[in-house]
Amino acid sequence: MAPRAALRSTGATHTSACTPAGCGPLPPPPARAAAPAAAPSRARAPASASRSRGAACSAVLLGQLTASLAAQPRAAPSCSHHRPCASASAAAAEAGSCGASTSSTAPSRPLGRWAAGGRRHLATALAASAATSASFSAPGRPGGAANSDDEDSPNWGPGGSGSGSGSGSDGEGGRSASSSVLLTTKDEDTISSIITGLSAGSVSIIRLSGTEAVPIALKAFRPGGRYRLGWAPASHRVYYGTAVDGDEAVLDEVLLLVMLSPRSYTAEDVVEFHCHGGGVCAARVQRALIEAGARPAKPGEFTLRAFLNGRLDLAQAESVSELVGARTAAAADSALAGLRGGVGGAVSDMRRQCLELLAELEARLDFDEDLPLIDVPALKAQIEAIQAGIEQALRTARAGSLLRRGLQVAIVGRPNVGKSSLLNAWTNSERAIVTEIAGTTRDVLEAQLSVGGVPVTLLDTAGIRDSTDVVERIGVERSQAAAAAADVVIMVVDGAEGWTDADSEIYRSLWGDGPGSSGCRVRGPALLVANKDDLRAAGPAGSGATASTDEQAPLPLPVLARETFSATVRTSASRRKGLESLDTALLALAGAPQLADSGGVSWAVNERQAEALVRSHEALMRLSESVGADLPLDFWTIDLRAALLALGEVSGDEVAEEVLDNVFSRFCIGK
Ligand SMILES: Nc1nc2c(ncn2[C@@H]2O[C@H](COP(=O)(O)OP(=O)(O)OP(=O)(O)O)[C@@H](O)[C@H]2O)c(=O)[nH]1
Ligand SMILES: [Mg+2]
Repeated sequence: MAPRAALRSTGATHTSACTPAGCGPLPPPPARAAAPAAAPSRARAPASASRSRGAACSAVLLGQLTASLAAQPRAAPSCSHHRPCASASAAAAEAGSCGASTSSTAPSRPLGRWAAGGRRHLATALAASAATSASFSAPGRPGGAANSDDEDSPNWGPGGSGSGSGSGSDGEGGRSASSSVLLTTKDEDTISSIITGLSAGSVSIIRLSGTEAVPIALKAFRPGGRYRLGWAPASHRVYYGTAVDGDEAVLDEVLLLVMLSPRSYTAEDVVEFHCHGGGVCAARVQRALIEAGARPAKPGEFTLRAFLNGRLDLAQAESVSELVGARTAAAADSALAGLRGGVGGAVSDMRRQCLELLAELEARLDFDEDLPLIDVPALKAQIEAIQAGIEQALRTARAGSLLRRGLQVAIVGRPNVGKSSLLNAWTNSERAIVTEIAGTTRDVLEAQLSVGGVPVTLLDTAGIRDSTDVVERIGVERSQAAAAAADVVIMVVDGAEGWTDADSEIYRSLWGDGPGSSGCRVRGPALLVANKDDLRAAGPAGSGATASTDEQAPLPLPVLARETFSATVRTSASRRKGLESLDTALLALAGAPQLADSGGVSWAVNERQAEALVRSHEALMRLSESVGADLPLDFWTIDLRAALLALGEVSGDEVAEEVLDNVFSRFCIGK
């Protein structure tokens, strides 16, 4: 397998050629257009005039994107990278992505080989790059073979080097502290981590990855049954035995699973200890492995190695993190589609088209007389087709953001209108206390639910009113703060009584003279819920009138309120009526109406990917303008290379070290 990435200098525009069979280096560009620095100055008047149009178009795209993403500034509730997280569900994903199985018929092979090759070379390059703020590009560059000596020396016996000092100091000269998160690790390190978290469960798994994974594992594993001295584990088989420390004290009964390179998640030799759950056994075995020479893995380091070894592209690696952090089935489906190549596949198709165009243009730079003239209309059509693909990918950004981050929704209103009842009905739970006493809820109370696949955190709040009760007053302040911070505010009124003066008071305390006014504290959009709809047309007690079934009947509202609430939904929390309308209204308000119908999307780009896609769209826009203005071919290739570079950032074929640090440092330890 070709290594994923090799070194390039930040800002360089070398690209790699992607074919259906895989990615390889692009033939060196003709000298005339080899690098932007060698190209003519871009400060020509006609070009700059036309470029402003492109910038304007892209600004619209970017503006739409930013607006939709900015609507949800809340941090994703994925696990902190300082804490191990349970990732049992990710095992299936990993198996899917690496093709690992525990088949007892899997061929074993000499241990310690490096079919992936090039990782050591890469890390050396990484260390060398530290002072120059390097970035990566061009999978498959010749340095990938630098590891071939390993092929002939499967030195994995217990006398192995141990390698795990983990000092991480190599090549750090000149590197800032912030950029030393992951990539300054010593390449020879064999890393180890508990990958199932420390919470209660029947099984805890510890994973080792690296050239010394097997010898280190064998220092801490004693096979049971008929296996005796000189025993060596085969790849993709499971062995029963005991884990021991350096004094041969038994730490746990375990299963050992060996997955030799390249048929493993990281494409390195991987060994897993399956211990008893609960944390204590796993912690003791992990300590024994560290003493035997492993280094504790950093957040995301297993997946980083999978990426560097070409097992996953960067978009797939990000999907792994999203899958582990998914809070709804739709979010998991979306991440899974990304892991199975959704984003990366679409982008590599666009890159392939760009590369074909670039080859055409550069051939003409060198052999102009021998080749037919460029078919400009066909070229423009090709550019537009690539742009259309980018726009389509960008349209998934909003849904992706919703699925990943979810929505925080505050329910506010005066006491006794049924806020807590609504939360209970919507979440199908008895989470909140409900009584007929006004002022029952005193504090902000949270409950989770999935609305059309979007993870929603509902906040029930204390009824807002003037009170002399100190506790209630604090509760009211918290209600207002919750409304101010929420992504969406749902104001509940008594649908039988209609809008009252007390509701106007609450409105003024939250929205002032309306959204955007100086007194407005609410930043998100708002819905109005007219609850107790079952009582609406019942009329005065004893009148004999029956409840209206017209959920659409408008609720008379003051003008300001009409302008503030994007929809009014009639509900009866006690009868669990109107909740589907509430789902639909919330999703429409959040900007993902399609989620209400489909229950999810196949894959979606994240913010980082969307930003790179916008840049590549802008570059293609400039290319169209260069073509339209009949500028020299050199200009065209510069723009095309810029588009390629940005597309390469999505897949990780062209990516700065800082970006990798940023992406992988958000992972959990053990992932
Ligand atoms: N008929 C009818 N009664 C309802 C409905 N929803 C809530 N109630 C009743 O209204 C009363 C107040 O309900 P809560 O859910 O506690 O109201 P709240 O807005 O949370 O009140 P506070 O916590 O005091 O702010 C209870 O007696 C509920 O049973 C409804 O849809 N129809
Ligand atoms: Mg309540």
